[in-house]
Amino acid sequence: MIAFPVQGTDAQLLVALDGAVELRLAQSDLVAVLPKRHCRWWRPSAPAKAFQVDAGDLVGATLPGGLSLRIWSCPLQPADCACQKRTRQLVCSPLLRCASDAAAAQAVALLQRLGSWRAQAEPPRLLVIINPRSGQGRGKRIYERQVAPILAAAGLEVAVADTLRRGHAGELAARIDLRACDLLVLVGGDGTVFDALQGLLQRPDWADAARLPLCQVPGGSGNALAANCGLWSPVTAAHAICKGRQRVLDIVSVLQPPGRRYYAFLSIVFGMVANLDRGTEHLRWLGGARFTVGLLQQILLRTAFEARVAFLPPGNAPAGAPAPHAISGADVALHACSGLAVAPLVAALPAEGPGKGAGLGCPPGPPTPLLDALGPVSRVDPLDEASLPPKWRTLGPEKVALFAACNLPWLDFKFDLAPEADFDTGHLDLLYTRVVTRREAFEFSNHCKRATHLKLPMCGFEKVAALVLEPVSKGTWLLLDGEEVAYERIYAEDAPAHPVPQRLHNTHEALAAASAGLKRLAMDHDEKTAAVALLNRQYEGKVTELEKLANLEQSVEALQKERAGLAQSVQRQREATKAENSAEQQHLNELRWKMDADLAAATTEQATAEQSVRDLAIHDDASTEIAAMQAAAFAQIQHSHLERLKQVQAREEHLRKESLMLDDRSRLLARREHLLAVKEGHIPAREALPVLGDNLSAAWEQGAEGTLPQLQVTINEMHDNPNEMHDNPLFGSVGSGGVQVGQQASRQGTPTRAQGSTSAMDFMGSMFESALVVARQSEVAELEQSPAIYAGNRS
Ligand SMILES: Nc1ncnc2c1ncn2[C@@H]1O[C@H](COP(=O)(O)OP(=O)(O)OP(=O)(O)O)[C@@H](O)[C@H]1O
Repeated sequence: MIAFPVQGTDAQLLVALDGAVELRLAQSDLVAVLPKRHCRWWRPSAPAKAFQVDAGDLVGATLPGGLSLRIWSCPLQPADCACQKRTRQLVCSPLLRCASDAAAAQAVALLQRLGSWRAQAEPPRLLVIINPRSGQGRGKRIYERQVAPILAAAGLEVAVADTLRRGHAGELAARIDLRACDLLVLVGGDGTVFDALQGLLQRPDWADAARLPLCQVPGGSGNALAANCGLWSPVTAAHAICKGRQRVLDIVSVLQPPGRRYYAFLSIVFGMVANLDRGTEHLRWLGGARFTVGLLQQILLRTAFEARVAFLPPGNAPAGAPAPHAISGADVALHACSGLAVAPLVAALPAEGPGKGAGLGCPPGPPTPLLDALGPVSRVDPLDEASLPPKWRTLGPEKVALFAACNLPWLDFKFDLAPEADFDTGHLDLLYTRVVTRREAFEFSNHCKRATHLKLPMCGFEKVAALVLEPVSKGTWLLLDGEEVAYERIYAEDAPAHPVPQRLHNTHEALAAASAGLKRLAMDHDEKTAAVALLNRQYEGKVTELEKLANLEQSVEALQKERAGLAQSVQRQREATKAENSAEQQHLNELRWKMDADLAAATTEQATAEQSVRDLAIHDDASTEIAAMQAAAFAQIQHSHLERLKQVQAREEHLRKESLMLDDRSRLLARREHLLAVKEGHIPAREALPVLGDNLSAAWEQGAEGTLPQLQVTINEMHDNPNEMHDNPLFGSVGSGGVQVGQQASRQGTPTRAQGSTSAMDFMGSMFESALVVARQSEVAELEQSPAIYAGNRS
């Protein structure tokens, strides 16, 4: 990609080698990108408003004011149906604001170069001839409104001339400076083209003039050349002019001896077709519709016309005649697919020697070898094959309704009369019909719309390289390209076209070639750069390898040393391992021997154990008897043990009882000792009271009435210390005992001190004394009854 920085701004234009263009217009909010296939620009602030233009539609750019740039394109209009002829419409972009004048100029130049056929540095120069009388007289307005803006946007250099009279276009063409004109544009009908063609090919330098490309902008009634080029509208034609695509076109040399010579690009018609064209001149205001009216008129009239016709089929050209130029596949594809970007190139045979045709007494011009072969005019009779050279044929005196020898298929935008004709076939398509009924005529007309009329039986069809036509009937015209010529015999020969001249090569092809060259250069450069880079890499790789080799050598030495050390180490290890192995082997042998001995011992032991097992099995019955005996002994022992246990338990019971008896005796002994202590006065009366209290009841129960007086003594002593009596908590029980003693004494009439006492205390004291006495006596009696025990305790 080549970048063209724009001065003073950050805008830049980028042109890719393959024709892609990226246009960045900085400082504005617009960016335009033109890749190879299409041009696109948008506003980042409003991305929804995006525009896109196909590179094939782009025609150029203009600077309407200041730094504002406008891009022009001619996109194809969508077709409502497949049969609709698609035209182009002029579309311009929004204003794109450039950062500077330089950026604007550069952008415009870039876009114009991309959009038009401006392969060369200098802009193409155009001569535009406008016929103001063509069609409905709108040629001038068509050019100014629809064509001029596009040519201006494409940056083409244009010179404009209007025709002033009939044949004026030819006069202008005859004066064209071929070195100052790159393209002849004819705004008008086929008559204008015919006029210009005559002017070009009647020039002395007709050979150079024949190489001047021309383009018809449809401004007339029929516009057959534009129709055959697919230029269905003035804008479409203007777009084709900008793109500059060309095709070569056969030119028919038409001789009318003596002295007249014409050049036709379209057709030679006679009869019905001539009448519907020429006979509707008064309907010119209808435009192309006048031909429809004329056709209806001719069908209704059913006029028959007589003519004498001789022709030479193609392929029978004499030796030495140039072969027809073959149609290239690209051209066919272009014509068939787009059909909209074709501008014809008028080419003729090269100017070798003086122009032929002189033999027929006509002005010099492109050679006509087939006609020259006819010989003197006086000898030729179109109805007499004998007067004609070999291979010439005649059509006979048959009357025909339609007669047309067509060099191109379309006679106007609607009438495809010769569907098999083409630009550079080197022959004419001759069609003729016998006189038909009106119904057949309508049928023929309908078939013509579908281009299937050639199959109709009424239609005769021949391909002719040369033709002699001698009109016989009156009431019709002889027309060349719709222009009337003298109603006389004509000699016509299709002059095969030559390839496109080198100086007028197609711009796109030139661009493509240049791009391809640049690409090749870039590729070469890239390849060389890649090769250098590869060499550098290889060199670096070699250096690296050398360094690696050096390192490897050092490594090898170190490795060898290490290897030697390792070998010694391995040897030592091997010897050590060998010694270890022998020791280990010795150890293993010992182990094995030991294991063998152990095994033998284990075997012996096992045999012994087996023998023991066998012995044990033998003594098993004796063991059972022993166990029974042991069980019996155990039962006996258990029985004796139980007996012993019973004895022990009885002894324990006896001992427990003895212990209880000892406890009782101890208690009795303690009580006796206490009583003795009390009696002997070692213990105060009040400390003896608890014991006395316990004994009072027992004494009373024994009924020892004799002790009452002694008890009375004690109570009297206690009476002397009444405070102690009242403080003693056992006084109550003593008292109750005393009460019972007193009550019993009272009942028995025993005189007690209590009888004389008036207080209860006195009475109870008396009772207590009595009880104490009784208890003492009881004790004494007890002592006397068990002298052994007391004696034992005392001892
Ligand atoms: N200024 C003019 N005044 C009168 N006639 C002119 C003038 N310029 C050209 N002519 C003639 O006008 C005739 C008609 O022109 P042209 O053929 O271009 O238009 P057309 O007949 O409407 O279209 P078509 O031939 O395609 O049907 C031509 O014969 C031409 O010579």
